[in-house]
Amino acid sequence: MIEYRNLRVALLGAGSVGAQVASLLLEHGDELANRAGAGLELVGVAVRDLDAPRTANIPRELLTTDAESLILGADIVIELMGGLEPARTYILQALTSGADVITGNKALLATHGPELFELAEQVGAQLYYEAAVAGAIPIIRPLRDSLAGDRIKRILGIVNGTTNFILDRMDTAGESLEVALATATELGYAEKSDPSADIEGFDAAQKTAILASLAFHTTVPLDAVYREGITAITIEQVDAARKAGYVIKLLAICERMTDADGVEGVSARVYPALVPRSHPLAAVHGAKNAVFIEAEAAGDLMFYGAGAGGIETASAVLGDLVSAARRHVIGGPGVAESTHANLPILPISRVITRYQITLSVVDQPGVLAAVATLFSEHGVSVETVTQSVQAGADPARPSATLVIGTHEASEADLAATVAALETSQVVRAVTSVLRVEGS
Ligand SMILES: NC(=O)C1=CN([C@@H]2O[C@H](COP(=O)(O)OP(=O)(O)OC[C@H]3O[C@@H](n4cnc5c(N)ncnc54)[C@H](O)[C@@H]3O)[C@@H](O)[C@H]2O)C=CC1
Ligand SMILES: N[C@@H](CC=O)C(=O)O
Ligand code: NA
Repeated sequence: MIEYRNLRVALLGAGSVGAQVASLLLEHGDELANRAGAGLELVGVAVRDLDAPRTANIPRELLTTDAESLILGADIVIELMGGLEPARTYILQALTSGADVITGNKALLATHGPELFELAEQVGAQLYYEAAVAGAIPIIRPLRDSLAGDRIKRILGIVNGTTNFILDRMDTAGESLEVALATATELGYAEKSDPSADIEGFDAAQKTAILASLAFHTTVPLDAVYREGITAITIEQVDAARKAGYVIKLLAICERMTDADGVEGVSARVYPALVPRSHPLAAVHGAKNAVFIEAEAAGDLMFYGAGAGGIETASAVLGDLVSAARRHVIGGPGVAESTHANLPILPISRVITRYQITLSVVDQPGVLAAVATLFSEHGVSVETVTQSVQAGADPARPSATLVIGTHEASEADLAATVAALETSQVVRAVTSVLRVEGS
């Protein structure tokens, strides 16, 4: 048995992920010590309630409600409490005391990341956060290290398990959003305190801010991420998408792009979009996550796996723990986050993509031409038109459904086109507007 120097590890929070981290660390400690080249001694677990039930057994003598004393005596602090405060204060205290910090807290990183990374750099400590995006899937380290020599063009990610589960159930089982959300909550995918974090796209937006900052070496603040959730998606849209060869996915999109005025910048956005069934992301079912990266030299890469779950996410945390311990053994300063590129963040109105618009129109001669004119007047080029005629209740006022696919157009031009369609005499209703991504 090799004798290693012991590193003191403090764990803050013993919920779904924290309890599994404690249990795996206690069970596999010797194995991890051999990999890290240092002993990993769990010196304490800060909890709110010493007697609360947990998903894994943690020896009672390790539990404490005094997080601050625990932090002060640690070489490595693992924060798995979630929320902004006191997590932010505890991480600042840990870094100030010289400890490396590991966290899965995407809300905190997306909101206060620059402050935390700046302090880590000042004191020569390291902040690890593999669990914060796409749970168990290695994505932070590949972007930060493996792809550091490449240029990322675009990331399309399914980074929220709850919404992917819901959209998948709507598509494959015809369930309503409400029924599928209840199952996702029961299965423990949805955020316990507030499922709107999932279905309104807040969780995905936090992860998008983190991914875009890393991919484009630029600080992308959370409020610069455009966000739409899935609450307006109807079963009719899901069915129509299937018939047209698409599937609707809530996508996290990080893109380096040049807008119509030639301004080069970064777009970070979250919305439900039509993805062709032939795209690898269309095959991501249930609560699974996947991150599809288009890089200049490496080409297309896809990272797939469990984006949520206690033990799955604990795997990412323990990977960070081994990395942190190795750095303690080897020594040297922490690596700073690279934000040197300092690119402007483009607003949603500057984004250029493709769209599919569904209209209910009056079925009479000249309607198609009138609709096509509205598109061209606003600079949006039509690629495909599909028409179907409905019998309707009133034979004197027949209706038709037009599904119009566009070439690439800017959000601003598309919005102006939709506004014009909504007031047109020949259009009864604009029933669906969806972006098309991944083709
Ligand atoms: N559960 C998942 O699948 C994933 C979670 N994460 C992130 O990991 C972190 C932890 O998530 P979960 O374990 O799911 O949350 P959880 O809600 O199950 O656990 C958090 C625990 O921290 C405790 N806690 C809160 N404030 C505390 C305080 N001041 N002092 C001591 N204990 C405190 C709570 O009592 C609770 O037991 C969050 O930041 C979450 O966003 C990231 C990826 C996936
Ligand atoms: N609620 C989140 C959990 C992981 O981050 C999700 O559904 O993906
Ligand atoms: Na991850």
